[in-house]
Amino acid sequence: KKGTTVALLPKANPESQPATKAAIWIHKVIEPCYSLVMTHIFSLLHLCVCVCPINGQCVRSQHGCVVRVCSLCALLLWKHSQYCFSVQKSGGTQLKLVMSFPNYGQAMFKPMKQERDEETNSDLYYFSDFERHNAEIAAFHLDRVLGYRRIPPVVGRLVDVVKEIKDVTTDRKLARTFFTSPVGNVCFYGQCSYYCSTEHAVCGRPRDLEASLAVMLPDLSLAVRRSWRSPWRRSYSRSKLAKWESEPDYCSTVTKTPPFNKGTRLVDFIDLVILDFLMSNMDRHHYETFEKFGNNTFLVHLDNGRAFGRHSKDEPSILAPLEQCCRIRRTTWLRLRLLSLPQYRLSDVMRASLSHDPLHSVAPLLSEPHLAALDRRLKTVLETVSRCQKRQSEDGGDDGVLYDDIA
Ligand SMILES: Nc1ncnc2c1ncn2[C@@H]1O[C@H](COP(=O)(O)OP(=O)(O)OP(=O)(O)O)[C@@H](O)[C@H]1O
Ligand SMILES: [Mn+2]
Repeated sequence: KKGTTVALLPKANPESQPATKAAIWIHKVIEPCYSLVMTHIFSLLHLCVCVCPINGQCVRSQHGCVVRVCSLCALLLWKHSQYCFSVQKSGGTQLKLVMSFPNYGQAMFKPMKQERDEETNSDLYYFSDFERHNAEIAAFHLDRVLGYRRIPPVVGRLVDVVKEIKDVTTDRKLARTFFTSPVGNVCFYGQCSYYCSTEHAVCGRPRDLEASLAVMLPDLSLAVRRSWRSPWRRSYSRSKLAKWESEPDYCSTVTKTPPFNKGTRLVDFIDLVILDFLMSNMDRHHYETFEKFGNNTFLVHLDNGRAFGRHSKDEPSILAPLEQCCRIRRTTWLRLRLLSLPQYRLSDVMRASLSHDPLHSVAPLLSEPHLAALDRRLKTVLETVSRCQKRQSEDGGDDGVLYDDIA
């Protein structure tokens, strides 16, 4: 930086006295000041790209981002607004925003698109289903109740779409999609590949909009995540069957293939399958892990917006991995059995847990039929495990169903 500074300043003429004086002056006064100014400009630029992820904690980035610097950055960015600013989240198929808060926190925002008691049209394929804000919230609670804790915290909020989005967004494309509906509600639709049009706009009442806010994981530049394709991924086609739907011995092929041939990957995946079956999420095409921990690590259960779409119907195919592999963690199995007892009934525990969410005061996050479906599906999971155990004991084998993670 110093070199650049010198090059930018006029060269002094050593023969002329005034020029020498000027050179000295430049050398002693201007240059250090200039360098200082430049250094500050550089650090300002740096600090504005530094990442301050969660809990107001500034994480040191490769560029040497420190707390002091980040506070300054925050000050610059939020000086004009006591609220947060939001931009559209790139990637994914439906509208979602990333909101930034004055305490450096960031959250992924998904708006309410469906009433709680509305059931997804059964003629709609899972891949064109809406994402539901209450599904994101309920999934977080369910994941916790099951003892997994693999979904980043999600909370419900009533958001003022004008004050907290339109007025403070730095995303011009998003701002351009705001309009007032014929009955005076403020609506917007953003830009995305599904449901981002005037016909599918999300609207406040007149400005208040229910939404889910999920804590953003640290930026990928700080904590790289790997996305893995699910071996039991659906075909995402209206006519084609996936391999797992037609190959009878599909599980043994999977368990011979890395990373499913070692460690806890299979039982981790089965945990996720059970979560998905309970909330009827058919859209688990991928799952993620933190790269740093290699293959021997937990799974991050992101993207649960298409869960809790239908309560009157269960989807047995979601349980195919459990059915085909007959393997489950002992701790998961014990937890499921506990949650089937009358005093710890899953629906009751979930109702109690969800009542702590701020949106509960607007309406319960899951309607009663959805809570009842949880109990019914839990019974199916336990019956599936029992069937596996019965089959194995008839075959004369040891109990290979339970993966012992207690000893
Ligand atoms: N809490 C989070 N923190 C950081 N990144 C996240 C978080 N939740 C989701 N993501 C990332 O954001 C991307 C899009 O989010 P999400 O999967 O919810 O959108 P989507 O529209 O459902 O995607 P798709 O339609 O492809 O299923 C995902 O690739 C995921 O890696
Ligand atoms: Mn999705």
